[in-house]
Amino acid sequence: MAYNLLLTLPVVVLGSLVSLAIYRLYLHPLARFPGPKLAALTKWYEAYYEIVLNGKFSFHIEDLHRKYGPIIRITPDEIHIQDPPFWETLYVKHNKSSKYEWTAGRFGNSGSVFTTSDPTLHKIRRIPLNYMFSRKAILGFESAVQAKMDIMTRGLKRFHETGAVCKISEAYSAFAGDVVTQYSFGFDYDHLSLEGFPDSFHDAFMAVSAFGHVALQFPWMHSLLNSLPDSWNKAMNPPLAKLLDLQKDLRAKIAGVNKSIDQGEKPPEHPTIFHSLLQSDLPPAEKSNLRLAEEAQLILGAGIETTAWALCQSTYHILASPQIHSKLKSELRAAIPNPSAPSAFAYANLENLPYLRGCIKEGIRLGLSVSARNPRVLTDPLPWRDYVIPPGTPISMTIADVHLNSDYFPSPSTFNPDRWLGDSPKAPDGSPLERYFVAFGKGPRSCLGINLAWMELFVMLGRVFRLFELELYETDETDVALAHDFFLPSPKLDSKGVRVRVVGVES
Ligand code: HEM
Repeated sequence: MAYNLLLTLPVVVLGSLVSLAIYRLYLHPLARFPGPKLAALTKWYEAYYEIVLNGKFSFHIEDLHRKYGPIIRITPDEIHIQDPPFWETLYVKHNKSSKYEWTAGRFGNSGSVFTTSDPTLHKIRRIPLNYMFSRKAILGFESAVQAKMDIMTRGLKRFHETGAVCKISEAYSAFAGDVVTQYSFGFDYDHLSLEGFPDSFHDAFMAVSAFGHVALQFPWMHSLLNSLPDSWNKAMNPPLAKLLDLQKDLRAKIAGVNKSIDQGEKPPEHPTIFHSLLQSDLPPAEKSNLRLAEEAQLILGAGIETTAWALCQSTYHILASPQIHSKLKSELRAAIPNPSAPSAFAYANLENLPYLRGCIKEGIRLGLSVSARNPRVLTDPLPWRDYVIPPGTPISMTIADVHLNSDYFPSPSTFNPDRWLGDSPKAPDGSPLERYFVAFGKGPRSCLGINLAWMELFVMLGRVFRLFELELYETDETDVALAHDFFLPSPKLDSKGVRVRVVGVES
């Protein structure tokens, strides 16, 4: 009996694998879509590029498009399209699409708005956050952002006095982290005040981001890690220590807000996201401590490195081009003749400066914001040229394919703020260039924090480039060029960040 089983089992397993292979290659609804056979056969194809080669599948997808054309099957059940004008169709016109459920476990916070697959549930979860991140609400927070900028200014002045090298990329992460934690939770870790900008959430979020490739292929990973004592996780992955401490602080904050609401206390003038969520019409299950903590972690993860990376891009490219640097300086000096005047660096003064805006947009464009593809699943068939993509298929596009396409952004790798000048800059196809600026996504799932991000970018770059003379220090293009797609873009792994010397302070 046991002997029979031993013989039968391998035959059954082999038979199932062969049947699955035949199904995926010849009978699957995506069988006629172009692409490599190995990608159609197994998800291990993707896993090899992401896990073994460390975040290289996006690069490989580009190679596949060059070989097979603009529509390809990249996994047994996913289609990837390279066609910038189609961005609006996929993300805006089909605005009731779902997110690909499989991607929800990437960061271990599947209850957040970003990872919610179902569009109805997403809407329910997002409504209570929308007002808090509206332009009006963000403008009301400007004084707190400016107070952080005062700290940044003092820090850079100290670098000028000492002549030491400043890792400004770390300062940007500290700034973005302090701002978004203060705004969302009513406290922050004041990383920016630490002498020499030594610390931020940068390493922690990049570690979570890189780990996402493993978690996608092995969805039980996060549950396993969560079941281990914190001390083990800290020992296995030291950058995560900060996140574990943050989670503890967030749980305490949620408990405190819950208690204050139960006791009928008046909410603070600036509510936290926990006040917004707990006092909303969300059903009780949506207000659980776990879901609130997952939402909180998402907001930090989404708000820190995206903003810091865009700041790094602009800073590097401005400093690498004497012509752009001097044009920006001239605009800032003309607009702010007296930088010591009260409100000299008010957001309202900075956000209408066209050249500064161009520098910021080019930084965001070249930074690619999210380097991973962004899949959607439709309930109806989706026509694309001669193809009809069956309902239920995850269909993805990638920001890099739009931002780095020379048909829409001529000389796409060049940092060229001039391309954004004029009343309504146009792409070569005659459409507004804005149509192809997809850094914040488009449609109902687009970036919640866009208003906060704009404010941070303008007040940081406006003040830094008006007040300080900076020079790059042992930093080149490879420190800001995409080398690994960890969902968040990463430069080469041995990059020391964007470093500068503060060679002058203007008044
Ligand atoms: C330059 C800075 C930023 C860039 C380029 C950026 C970009 C993006 C992108 C591409 C998405 C995904 C859109 C999609 O799935 O279609 C997104 C979503 C999101 N972003 Fe941002 N972001 C930035 C800053 C921020 C900030 C400061 C916050 C802070 C609150 C934030 C919070 C979020 C949230 C919560 C989502 C998920 C929205 C949802 O799924 O409903 N982002 N962002």
